[in-house]
Amino acid sequence: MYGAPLSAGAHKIMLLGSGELGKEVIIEAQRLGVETVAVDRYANAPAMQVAHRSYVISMLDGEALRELIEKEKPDLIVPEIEAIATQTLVELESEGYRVIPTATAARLTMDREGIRRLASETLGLPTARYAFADTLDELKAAVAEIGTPCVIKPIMSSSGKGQSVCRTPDDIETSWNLAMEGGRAKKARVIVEEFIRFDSEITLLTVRSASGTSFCAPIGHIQKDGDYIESWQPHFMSSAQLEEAQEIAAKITDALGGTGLYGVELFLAPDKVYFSEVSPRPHDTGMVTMASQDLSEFALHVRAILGFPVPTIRLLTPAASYTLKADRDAETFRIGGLPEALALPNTQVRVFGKPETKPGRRMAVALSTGETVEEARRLAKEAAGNLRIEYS
Ligand SMILES: Nc1ncnc2c1ncn2[C@@H]1O[C@H](COP(=O)(O)OP(=O)(O)OP(=O)(O)O)[C@@H](O)[C@H]1O
Ligand SMILES: NCC(=O)N[C@@H]1O[C@H](COP(=O)([O-])[O-])[C@@H](O)[C@H]1O
Ligand SMILES: [Mg+2]
Repeated sequence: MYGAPLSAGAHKIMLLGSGELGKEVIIEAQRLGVETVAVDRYANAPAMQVAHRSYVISMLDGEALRELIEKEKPDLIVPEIEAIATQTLVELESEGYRVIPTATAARLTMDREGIRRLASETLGLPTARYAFADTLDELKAAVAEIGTPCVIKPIMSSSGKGQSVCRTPDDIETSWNLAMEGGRAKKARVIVEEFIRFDSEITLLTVRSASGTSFCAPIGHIQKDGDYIESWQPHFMSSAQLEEAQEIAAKITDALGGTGLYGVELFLAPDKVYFSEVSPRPHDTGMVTMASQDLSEFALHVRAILGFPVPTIRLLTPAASYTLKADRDAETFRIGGLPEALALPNTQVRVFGKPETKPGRRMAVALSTGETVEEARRLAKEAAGNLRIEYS
């Protein structure tokens, strides 16, 4: 039982990270009468525009984070990005605060090393071969060990930032420099991964709730430069492959524990299913569920973290999402083409409301349904193609 938002008895969540995914989480939380506080490193972030209150702080600054949490005393702390002072969350959890899904899950998934070692070394899940490096010389040795082509990523980054494919030893220095520029933390550590020649890749949304563990239908997606462009649901898989994928997702989410929705990223190769990484929160490729399912990934996350049951998840129709990205830095711009995009059948658009554009920054997404996945993909792509950013 919750009191009214903004009253003394309100149930309060604090979102750490306030992008497009958090905006939908806040909307779903408000639908259940929850008070919402949004936090990010810049003002007017998407989720801040719909939350009851917001704060701008560096979430990598443990002291600032603690001060804010002690001031607001949220019932639930809900990480929305990786780049957070997770050690502070671990301490706050031991003092009685609740972190979603758990502070340890946030800490392990914050850096690629924590989650990769858990998946591969502790749980024995199949992953690409990997090595870590702290300096250019160590990177040269790591690439020699893994072989080329390989993928080099800062251990703390997301949406492909600082990631590159190293095709020959001549690329190593360029990859190192890209990783140093693109990483979110000050740590100069990178992971080198064997390049997996997969047939397709999926996100398996996995919900841990009062009803136990449930899976959404697999979401297929296409990534460019390490960031997602297009996703669709359902993705066709053989029943043996789906079983393997669900087994991996159950193992990793059981190990991470807590309640909430996880996005388990998997590569589907002819011989096996590889674990790639996992988000302990809604996933960008899962935005398609706003069109495809009765309960979107955001509604599922909110239900689960509030301790409510998730008895069923229904896939209502094939659907697809296609992103609109900016190509330059700008503070004044307009997003146009909505009349054309929305003239298409079975199509919706989400404009995130980010205050600035940056090269590659995701600004909006088109969502379409269809009789088939192919039809939905065609419509979503056409709708996103109609959207445009006019810079001035
Ligand atoms: N070892 C690999 N072999 C082949 N492709 C890879 C490999 N690692 C990553 N990729 C490709 O790059 C994409 C992004 O990689 P990854 O998910 O590790 O980055 P990310 O920055 O965490 O992205 P996000 O935060 O959007 O999930 C993958 O979805 C896949 O398409
Ligand atoms: N792949 C992770 C992902 O999609 N995260 C989403 O992007 C936002 C950051 O966007 P920005 O970099 O444009 O500020 C995050 O806040 C989250 O909503
Ligand atoms: Mg990923």
